[in-house]
Amino acid sequence: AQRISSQLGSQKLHPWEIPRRDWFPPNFLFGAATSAYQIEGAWNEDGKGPSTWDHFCHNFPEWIMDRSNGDVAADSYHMYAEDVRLLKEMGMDAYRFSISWPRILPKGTLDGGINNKGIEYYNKLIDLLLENGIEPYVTLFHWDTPQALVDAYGGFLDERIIKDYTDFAKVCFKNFGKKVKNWLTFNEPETFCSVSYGTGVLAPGRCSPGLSCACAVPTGNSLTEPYIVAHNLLRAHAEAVDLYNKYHKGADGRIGLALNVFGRVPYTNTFLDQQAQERSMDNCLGWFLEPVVRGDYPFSMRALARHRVPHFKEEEQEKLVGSYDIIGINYYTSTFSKHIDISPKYSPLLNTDDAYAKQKTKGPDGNAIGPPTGNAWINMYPKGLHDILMIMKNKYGNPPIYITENGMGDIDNGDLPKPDALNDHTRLDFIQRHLSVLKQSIDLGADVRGYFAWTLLDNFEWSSGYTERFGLVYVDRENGCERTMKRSARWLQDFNGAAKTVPQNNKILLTPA
Ligand SMILES: OC[C@@H]1[C@@H](O)[C@H](O)[C@@H](O)c2nnnn21
Repeated sequence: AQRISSQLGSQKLHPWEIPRRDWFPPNFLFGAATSAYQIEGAWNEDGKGPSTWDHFCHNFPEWIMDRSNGDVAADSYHMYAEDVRLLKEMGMDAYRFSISWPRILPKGTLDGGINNKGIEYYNKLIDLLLENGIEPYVTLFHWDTPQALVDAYGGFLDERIIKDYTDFAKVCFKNFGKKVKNWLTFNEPETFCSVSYGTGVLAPGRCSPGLSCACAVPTGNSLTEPYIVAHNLLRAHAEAVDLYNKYHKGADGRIGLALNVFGRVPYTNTFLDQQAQERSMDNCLGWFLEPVVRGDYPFSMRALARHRVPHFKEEEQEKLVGSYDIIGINYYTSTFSKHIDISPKYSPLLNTDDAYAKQKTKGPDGNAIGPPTGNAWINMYPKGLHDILMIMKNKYGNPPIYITENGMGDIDNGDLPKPDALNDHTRLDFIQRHLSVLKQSIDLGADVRGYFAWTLLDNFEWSSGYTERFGLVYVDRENGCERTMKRSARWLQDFNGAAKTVPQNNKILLTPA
């Protein structure tokens, strides 16, 4: 793969390469994203029930890098007004956040009772956003399943979750649907299925017994449970969208889901690695996008995982097809995909192994696909975003897209001085290069309508705890979660404050340094 040197990130962009607000249409949305468990804290306050993440962190602290948890997180449950003020100060048009299911339904079910304090919290947040001219984009599920449903019937492993999720969605649509016009049913279903039930790194932390990587709850099955959970999740998505479209959408409501997409590049330009790249895209993006576009899983997935991939009923397929007005794309990085032959010598252990492709950060020349950025799995490769957007345009009908996450994490094992953290030049370079590629992709016809940086605030980074800072805003958890805008936030403030004249259709290309 041709990697132009300027993507190596070592070169800061030339002045004429730095994105300007007028590269994008006046109505293009710039925002920041967060999720409930990662920022709210108040884990058991005002009637909130425990989520699987409360349970996971409290019972398996050894599976979190710094043995931390989201009990306090960034304390946004109490400091949300500060968060809105910061969004306003940055000139953000929109804010993507998620609703904690067990804060609304502490027992997970409708007949378990609605927690009105939870409803009150989100109404206060939404009202304050709207008062400040900031559009709420709400994710219904960002991985924090009510623990009560896991205790009762295994959560997403059981199809009873479909009704309970749809009931939760109904409560949210009824209470917030007149003010919230943009909904995402699920955040990153692929990550949730593969990493919570495959490798078991995320709550509830299930995997097959005896896996070399091990996990907190080795009583699962990394080859079958991810597909079972995916099937229940997709049917829950379809039911919630059907409900929304029938009773809550009105004239201007929109709903969709946010998909994590790794860019995939053939390891070598041989046909075997090109096929490996396509199988890898099916295994990650196609797994959830094809069901909502055409009503079934990718052919390659069925061909390779066969009996482990469940079948939809016809009436389920009818609800699934076209069950989105918008698609969220969460893009961070790409890998090289290297072919693996089907042979007695190789047997998949994880659902992701069903792609028969090895995902590699380094190419055959030994060079990484892009420069490291800080945390382990993000090498900067902006071209991967372009490639994905062209696939969305040319293969999946060019749906309205929002980049619902894009960003990188600074490592902080308690040894990152605050001034260094505030001078987040790597994040600034990362964001600028991805905005530049976004501009190129839009000029080539991709229907992208907004960009949300991940993330507004330094927060609880799942199994990495607080050892990775992804925020535009620094959070000092040793000092009352005091918020301080970093360099990247200041740049976005200037960027957003600039004139929004009609964009020129010029090609802004990253010239090799
Ligand atoms: O790891 C950084 C972020 C997480 O903090 C988000 O919760 C998750 O949606 C995600 N997907 N890819 N990268 N991310």
